[in-house]
Amino acid sequence: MPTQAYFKKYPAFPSDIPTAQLPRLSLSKLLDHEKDESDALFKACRTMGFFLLDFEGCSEGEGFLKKAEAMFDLNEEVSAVDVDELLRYSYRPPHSLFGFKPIGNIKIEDGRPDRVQFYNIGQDDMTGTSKPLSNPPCIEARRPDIKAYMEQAHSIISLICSHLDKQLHLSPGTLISMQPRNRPSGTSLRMLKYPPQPEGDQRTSLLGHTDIGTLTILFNITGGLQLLSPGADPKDESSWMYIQPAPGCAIVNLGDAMVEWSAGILRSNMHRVTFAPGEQGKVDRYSLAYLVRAVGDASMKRLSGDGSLIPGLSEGEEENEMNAKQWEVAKGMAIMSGRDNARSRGGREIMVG
Ligand SMILES: O=C(O)CCC(=O)C(=O)O
Ligand SMILES: [Fe+2]
Repeated sequence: MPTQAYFKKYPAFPSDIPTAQLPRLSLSKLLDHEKDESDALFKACRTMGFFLLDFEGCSEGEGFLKKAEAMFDLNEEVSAVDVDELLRYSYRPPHSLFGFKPIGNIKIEDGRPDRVQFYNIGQDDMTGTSKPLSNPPCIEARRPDIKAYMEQAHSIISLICSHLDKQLHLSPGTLISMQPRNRPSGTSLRMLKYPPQPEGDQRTSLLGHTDIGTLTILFNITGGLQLLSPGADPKDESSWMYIQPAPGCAIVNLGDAMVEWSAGILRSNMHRVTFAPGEQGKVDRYSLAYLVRAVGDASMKRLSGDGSLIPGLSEGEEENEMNAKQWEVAKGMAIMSGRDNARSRGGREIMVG
């Protein structure tokens, strides 16, 4: 996550627990369009659907880390606001994706209440794509900084998409054209807070899930985020591996929309948040997720044809005729009613020739 200075504010991640080893890609090499880095990015997006993105070593990256730190400071301010006050700005999915979610209103695997609160700040709200929403004064006061963060985060998403277009043999600009920054979407900057859990009563804080959108840029300082090993059963506790946050890096992951558009070549992996390991479990945990959603009227059809590596429909497969907004609402309702059991998706082999 941000810089060493922010890591120093918290106890260290224990050195003796197993962690998921994620590929570490460099923003600077991706900006330079280095072929090996681009190939490594594609591999990570097909196998784990998760990678670390290292922002150190170039001015764009260092600038983004500074902006991320300002967003962490804002997260602390938002979390300090009285819950009764935050409840005036309630998050009501699947129709309204912006605002505050208090602790305990979503169930975890075993039916008990979750242990996370968050506030979703809408991109359209900050950039003027929609009418301004009302937010707590500490957010209102920082509109220019939040907008600047979103603009740079979106340009990083655009860079990742340009590599994926090339790797999938899509025309340049295809993937980002379905998630532009200046047309209405459910894209948000989510500020999450997880209070320490009582000893002897620890549980999953945020239920295992895949992200519904396209791509997520996630900053963590303390541990707690876990990935399900590819192919494993979510009920098998030993298949969940901690990710160790790394200074200077964000965790990037793909959501289900990328799997849909690529007919399963790209991968969205199950993840969850549990209590932070060791001494880190005794302090508040903050994280920051830029969750990109497709523009509401984007088609969810697979991007096959015109020489792309994405296969057309085979027997028994059906075209997704919904637009992104309809698809997200249908998915959200299926998840909430238990009709869509969360599972990792994608990772289909590429057939050449
Ligand atoms: O807090 C985290 O580290 C992860 C949050 C997450 O997965 C999400 O908001 O979708
Ligand atoms: Fe997530």
